[in-house]
Amino acid sequence: MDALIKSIRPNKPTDAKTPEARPGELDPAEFLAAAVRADQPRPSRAEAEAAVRTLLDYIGENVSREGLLDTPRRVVEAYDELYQGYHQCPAEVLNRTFGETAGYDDFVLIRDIEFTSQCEHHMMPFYGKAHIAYTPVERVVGLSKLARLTDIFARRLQTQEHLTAQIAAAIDEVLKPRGVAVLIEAEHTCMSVRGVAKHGASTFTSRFTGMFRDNPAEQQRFLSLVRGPSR
Ligand SMILES: Nc1nc2c(ncn2[C@@H]2O[C@H](COP(=O)(O)OP(=O)(O)OP(=O)(O)O)[C@@H](O)[C@H]2O)c(=O)[nH]1
Ligand SMILES: [Zn+2]
Repeated sequence: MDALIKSIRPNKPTDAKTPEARPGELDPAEFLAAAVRADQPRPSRAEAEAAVRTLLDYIGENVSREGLLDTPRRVVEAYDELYQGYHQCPAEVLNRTFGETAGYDDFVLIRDIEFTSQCEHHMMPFYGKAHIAYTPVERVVGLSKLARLTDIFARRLQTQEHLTAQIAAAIDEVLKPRGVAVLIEAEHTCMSVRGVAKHGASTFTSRFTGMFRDNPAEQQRFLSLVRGPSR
């Protein structure tokens, strides 16, 4: 685990995978560790605030007017919050498991995990719900940890596809369950408040591994529970 935590790097283009990565799969060293690069100096807070002032200048604002004096500080603090996932380790939240399951052998589904993430193309929010199921082998993980895992990945720059794949891959890699199913539905503000400006358009992404990938009936049961009568 230490080696994983040390091999820290943010999302990389798929053609830049380490040799250990299986073709077409995510590299565990990328998605199981915190993502801040320890080996690369980061700008200071003062430099980050100066960058915000530059952007305010760029849009034509008067950075010295009273209403904007504290804005660079607030923006950097907001960034600290929105991007805290770079400093958190996904593998750690899944490490605490419980063995007393009375032989439970069906999948566990958590539906409607709300999240907000930031798209990596425009740095604008996309938000929605994640639905996660996994079929445990002997040990189960605390339910809240799947929501925490979602937040860690969501609090980084993302595409929805990458977010979906990372959540599934982390559960698969750490818990080694019989299968994982992840469905995410989200609205992208870069598509609703700018650009093509289509309010209300939803994007759905899914990832199935193990029994969910191999058994269409299980996949269907997951999807019908997600779309169940209470929705
Ligand atoms: N596949 C995928 N695309 C995304 C996601 N978030 C934003 N995008 C899209 O990323 C694309 C970036 O396209 P570009 O043509 O490079 O950028 P752009 O000129 O700002 O595009 P427009 O949004 O069409 O104005 C846009 O089509 C966005 O809708 C995501 O999570 N997944
Ligand atoms: Zn975008």
